[in-house]
Amino acid sequence: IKAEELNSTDAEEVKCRGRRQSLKCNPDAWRKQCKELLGLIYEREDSEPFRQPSDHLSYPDNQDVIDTPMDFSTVKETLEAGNYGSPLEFYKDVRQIFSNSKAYTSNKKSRIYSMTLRLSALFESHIKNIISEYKSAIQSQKRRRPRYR
Ligand SMILES: COCCNC(=O)N1CCN(C(=O)c2ccc(C)o2)CC1
Repeated sequence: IKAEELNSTDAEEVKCRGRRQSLKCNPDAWRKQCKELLGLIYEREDSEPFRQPSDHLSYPDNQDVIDTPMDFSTVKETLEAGNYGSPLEFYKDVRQIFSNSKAYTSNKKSRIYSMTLRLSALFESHIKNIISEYKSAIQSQKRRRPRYR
C-alpha cells in the first residue's frame, strides 16, 4: 500500500507507531508534563499557602465556605500515585484550589487571593498545551470506528 493511499487517521497512526513515542504521540506524556508544571508552581513563593490543606483553626469559617478542600500536596500525591486518569482530572483539582481561595476571600484585594491569581495565570499558560497534546495523542491512537446505521 502506498502512503498516499492511507486516510488521515491511518496515516497519523502509522506515523505514531513508526516513530519512537515522541511527546506528540505518547498518550502518557502528560503525567511527566504535569509533574514538571507542579514543580514550577512549588518554586513560586505564591504557592506557599496552598501546599498544605488550609488549617481550619486559623481560618474557622473555611469549613462551611469550602465544600471541596484541595491543596497542592494532595494533587502531587494523587499524580504520583497514578490516580489521575487524564490531565483533565489534574486540571479540575488544581482549579479547585484557586476557586476555594476565591470563595473564601471576602475582598478581591486580599493578599492570599492575589497569590492565586498569579499562580493560576502561570498554571493556565502551561496546562493548555498539555491538554491539547494529550487530546491529539489519543485522537491518533483511536481507530476509526465503523459507523453502524
Ligand atoms: C501556610 O499555609 C497554611 C495552609 N493554608 C491556609 O491556611 N490558607 C490557604 C487557603 N486560604 C485562602 O485561600 C484564603 C483566601 C483569603 C484568605 C484570608 O485565606 C486560607 C488560608
